[in-house]
Amino acid sequence: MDKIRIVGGNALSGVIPISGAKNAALPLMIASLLTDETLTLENVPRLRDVALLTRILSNHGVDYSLNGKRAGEDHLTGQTIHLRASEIVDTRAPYDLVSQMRASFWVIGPLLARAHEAKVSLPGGCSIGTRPVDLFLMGLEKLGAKLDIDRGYVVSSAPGGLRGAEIVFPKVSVGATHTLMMAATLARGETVLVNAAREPEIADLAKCLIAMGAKIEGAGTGTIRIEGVERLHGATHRVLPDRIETGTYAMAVAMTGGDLMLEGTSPDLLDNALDTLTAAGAEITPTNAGIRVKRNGHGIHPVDITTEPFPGFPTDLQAQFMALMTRASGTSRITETIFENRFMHVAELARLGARISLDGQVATVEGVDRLVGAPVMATDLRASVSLVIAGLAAEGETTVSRVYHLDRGFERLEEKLSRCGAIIERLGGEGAR
Ligand SMILES: CC(=O)N[C@H]1[C@@H](OP(=O)(O)OP(=O)(O)OC[C@H]2O[C@@H](n3ccc(=O)[nH]c3=O)[C@H](O)[C@@H]2O)O[C@H](CO)[C@@H](O)[C@@H]1O
Ligand SMILES: C=C(OP(=O)(O)O)C(=O)O
Repeated sequence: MDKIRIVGGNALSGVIPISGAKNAALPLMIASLLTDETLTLENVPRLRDVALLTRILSNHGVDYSLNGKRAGEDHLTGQTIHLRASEIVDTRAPYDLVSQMRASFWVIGPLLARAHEAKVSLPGGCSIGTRPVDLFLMGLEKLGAKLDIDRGYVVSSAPGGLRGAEIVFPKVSVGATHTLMMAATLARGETVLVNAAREPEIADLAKCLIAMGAKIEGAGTGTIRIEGVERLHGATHRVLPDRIETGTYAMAVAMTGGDLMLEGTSPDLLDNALDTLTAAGAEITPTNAGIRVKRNGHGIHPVDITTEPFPGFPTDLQAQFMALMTRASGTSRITETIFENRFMHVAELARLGARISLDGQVATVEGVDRLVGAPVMATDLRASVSLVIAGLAAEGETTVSRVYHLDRGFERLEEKLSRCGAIIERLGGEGAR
């Protein structure tokens, strides 16, 4: 199994091209199930989750092809994928595939909308929390689907097709918003999603669905209105930049010191997190090319954060921010409100010398003068990258095992960082044991 070896202590300096967003690419690829014409997605990151989703979609009958980069584009990011579901050949999504990636459950919306039936394995719990699907089921029932849970599968049908309805979410859910928005595009009549998620990836999916002929208003706000249409057609869409990757590299340079240009991304995708980083002592300058992040000379200030749905501080940056706070000149409190078990990096950061205490959903981080490299283990996607960030700032060698978690969501991480002065390499085979 691969490991990542880091020798810490170098400041980061240079340009990092930001990839297309994993959390937009996945629902966008799933949207290909809604039409028999070709959906072309540009700037799709090369990630394990994307590869897995192509397998899941081909099971349903989606033919796909990958194009290389256009001349002149940086080879560190993106690919173009053409997806065509001329016919839905299988409406089942089996356990062995859905259990590997939660977002694959979202196929239930488009399958019900287009094929009027779906049998999709429950995604189950995962390391960051229990993650139930009650909001999806409530919404699909409102759209007229009949649902049954049978031996771990959600068995659903809507023989006469879905029909529009008002769906009020008692809690904000990104996945339920994506799924019901997709389902509603082909339902009869109007659907209104109230207390919808406002993440930029929702607006990006809506933009693509509109290009495919859907009638959607309000995506990116708490109320989304969808007027169902008879059919959708093909389109070409470019995946928006990954705000979590952007925030991760911004925190890395805030941690190591130095000067990074995060190319091709935009500050509006992350304003709360950037304000927090500024408060922590980073200098942030939006430019035409992207976002420049610097920290030279002065130390890292402690800042308290609470994770919240967009536009609040994202849970997907909580672990990385905690890594940064381990070196702050004082004590900070980090409150996780989205997932009940998203603190597994705490024990691993402690191996590097971090001082963190946990009380329920609150971590108290007492900044230390130095971290010292050690072997650590990745436990989930964002926890893994928090260990990389800490390793970059630690003295000596850190090895991160179980890096397959990282490959779910960070495109060519070692290449991007080593181009900017980090000593980081992947050890495979013998070296990784
Ligand atoms: C692929 C993708 O885009 N993943 C993101 C998505 O995950 P995901 O869409 O799974 O996260 P949700 O927004 O649905 O989850 C938010 C909260 O709602 C709860 N919930 C959700 C659905 C439901 O039916 N019932 C229920 O109780 C969850 O357990 C969690 O506590 O948004 C999360 C929150 O920003 C991010 O951390 C993930 O990176
Ligand atoms: C939690 C994440 O992804 P997923 O919802 O696919 O588990 C993430 O991207 O940080």
